[in-house]
Amino acid sequence: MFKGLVGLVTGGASGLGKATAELIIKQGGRVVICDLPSAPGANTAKALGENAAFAPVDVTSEKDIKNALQTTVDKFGRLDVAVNCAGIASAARTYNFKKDQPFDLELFRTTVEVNLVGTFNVIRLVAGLIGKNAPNADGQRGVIINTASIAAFDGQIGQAAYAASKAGVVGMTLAIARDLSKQGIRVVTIAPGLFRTPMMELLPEPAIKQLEASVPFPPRLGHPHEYALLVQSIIQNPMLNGETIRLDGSLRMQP
Ligand SMILES: C[C@H](O)CC(=O)SCCNC(=O)CCNC(=O)[C@H](O)C(C)(C)COP(=O)(O)OP(=O)(O)OC[C@H]1O[C@@H](n2cnc3c(N)ncnc32)[C@H](O)[C@@H]1OP(=O)(O)O
Ligand SMILES: NC(=O)c1ccc[n+]([C@@H]2O[C@H](COP(=O)([O-])OP(=O)(O)OC[C@H]3O[C@@H](n4cnc5c(N)ncnc54)[C@H](O)[C@@H]3O)[C@@H](O)[C@H]2O)c1
Repeated sequence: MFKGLVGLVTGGASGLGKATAELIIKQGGRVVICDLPSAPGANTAKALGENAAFAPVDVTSEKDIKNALQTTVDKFGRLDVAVNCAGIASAARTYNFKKDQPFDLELFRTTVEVNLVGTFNVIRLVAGLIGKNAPNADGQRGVIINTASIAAFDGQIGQAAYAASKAGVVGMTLAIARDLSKQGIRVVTIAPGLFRTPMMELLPEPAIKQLEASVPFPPRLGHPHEYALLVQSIIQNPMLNGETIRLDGSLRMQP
């Protein structure tokens, strides 16, 4: 299905990004895993074999992303699909009256910097390489897929920064799709609900159980592979563009 396709996945050393990289390889594609130098990206790529490569990056760094694109060209000669999975969660009340403490502004800045600015940094740079492809019969040169969260719409207590960062990803999706449409690059965002990944496991177990029970159907956390299946569908369907797709078992999070 993806024979000849080259993908780049940020946050590809863990969770949803790792599942996406695994699917691209399984479907015959090649992939560059971009993740922090401290993440097990090299081992992940090694385990996926010669069609996978690792590029250590911080998604907020222009230099790192340009280096990762050079690695992509050196190893695989082109780029067709970029998937932005890199992200961090943060949890704190806007004002903690128990501790008489306002939300830490640096935490707010970092959350937005990684999740929103980092995602945009990757988009604005990968678009240049994807745009060099010859167009297919439909005029398409490639696809960019971003990861928001249902927190963009149903932000819980403590998610002001995280919800803002993900709402920003949702908000910029259509504008970027319009910017890149003439070059035949589609831009789609996925807003996942609850998936069993290391990020989710940061929550206290009572919170995870509460959230899991709140999913109407299926009443469980999603498997990262199920996120990757939506990435596959987006790549395959040329009519998907400029939209955010919730993937959440019809969960609408409570406060
Ligand atoms: C990640 C993906 O994008 C998808 C999602 O968005 S999944 C949704 C993830 N939700 C969150 O991250 C919520 C973040 N919010 C929080 O963690 C907490 O509200 C907070 C830490 C900001 C503040 O919690 P607060 O009640 O003020 O203080 P805290 O003392 O830590 O918690 C009180 C109690 O609630 C529990 N608790 C903490 N966070 C909880 C949560 N999110 N849900 C339910 N219970 C929670 C604590 O275990 C503690 O229980 P205890 O009294 O029995 O020890
Ligand atoms: N797990 C869920 O339930 C869930 C739900 C909604 C949205 N999301 C979003 O999905 C994406 C993937 O989350 P996950 O659950 O797989 O989490 P995860 O923690 O397993 O993976 C996130 C990856 O991003 C990497 N990363 C973090 N900051 C980075 C940076 N500055 N530069 C490069 N890489 C960086 C981490 O090293 C990690 O490998 C995130 O954007 C997250 O907000 C997750």
